[in-house]
Amino acid sequence: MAPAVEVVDLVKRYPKSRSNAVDGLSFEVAPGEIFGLLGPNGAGKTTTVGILTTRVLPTGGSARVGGVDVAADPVAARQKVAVVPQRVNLDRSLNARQNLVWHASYHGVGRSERHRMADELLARMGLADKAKARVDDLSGGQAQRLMIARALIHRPEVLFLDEPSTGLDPQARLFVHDRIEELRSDGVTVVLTTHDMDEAEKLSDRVGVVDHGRLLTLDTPEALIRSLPGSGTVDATIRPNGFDPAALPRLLSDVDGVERVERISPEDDPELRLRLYVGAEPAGLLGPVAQALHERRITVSDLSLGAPTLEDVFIELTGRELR
Ligand SMILES: Nc1ncnc2c1ncn2[C@@H]1O[C@H](COP(=O)(O)OP(=O)(O)OP(=O)(O)O)[C@@H](O)[C@H]1O
Repeated sequence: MAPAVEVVDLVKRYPKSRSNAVDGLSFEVAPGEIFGLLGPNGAGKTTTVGILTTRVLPTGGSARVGGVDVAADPVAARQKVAVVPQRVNLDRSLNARQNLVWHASYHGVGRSERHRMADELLARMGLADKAKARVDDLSGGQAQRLMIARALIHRPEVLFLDEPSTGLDPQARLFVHDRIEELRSDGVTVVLTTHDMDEAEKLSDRVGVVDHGRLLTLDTPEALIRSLPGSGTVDATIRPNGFDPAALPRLLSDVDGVERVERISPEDDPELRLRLYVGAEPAGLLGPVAQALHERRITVSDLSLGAPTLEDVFIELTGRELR
């Protein structure tokens, strides 16, 4: 089966810009897959999604959705995709249900089908009692759910979701996650851009991490986490008591089984939090780590075990520097 999304050597340079926003990006998304597109601010995610949804013209390379080249045949491509943007862009002159029906009609969905689909999607998104509500009277979570319903009404092959749970309360977030997971069984391909690593780890079959318009890595969240040096982590919160903080990573790396040490507290924080990536069973290292610190009269206020997460992978690949 052809990939649902196929990006080959994609390049985008905005006019007057000195560098490429997308710089030779290639990846594929399989039909029915939930794909997480991750990257720091300015990495080129929105530009890539913009190209795939025909809103941005590529400078070079190719991009296909559902087998259709987005630059060569944007009209056909638009029938294949739907976008749920981060900001509410519902039509405020229409009520909730009319927003769905109007969108379906724009995409050529037949009259009875669009009314049937509107009711079905309102129910599925927990909005059956909001059919006649004005857009301005919907909560942020309800508006978000209505935008997902609107995106699905013309039965797109690929759904692009931009930060789907930003600003949602925990219940709404779980609800939206459940609906996204349901799409997998409906065979809808989902491309999810998010800065929420828990969300990406939970929902994505595979994630691609981009930075500076290039793909840094692409794999399942589990494989990426496994690829981190060390199989677990030990977090240590300490007060150096005069011991040179710069010498701490070295001191702790010398403990048998510690593979890498990273400072996770900000530079100006008097309390130091260090994350130790360990190859051995992390629990077995608590004693030796505490001992090494104690011998240098370093106060330990907390020592805890943790498993690495997708966030650790992300930080390892893209660094801690603010963009
Ligand atoms: N319309 C535009 N004109 C000029 N430069 C742009 C335009 N849109 C984006 N850029 C630049 O292209 C680069 C990639 O931006 P893009 O918005 O694609 O990144 P992003 O990964 O989506 O970031 P974020 O996570 O902040 O949404 C950035 O350097 C940005 O400043």
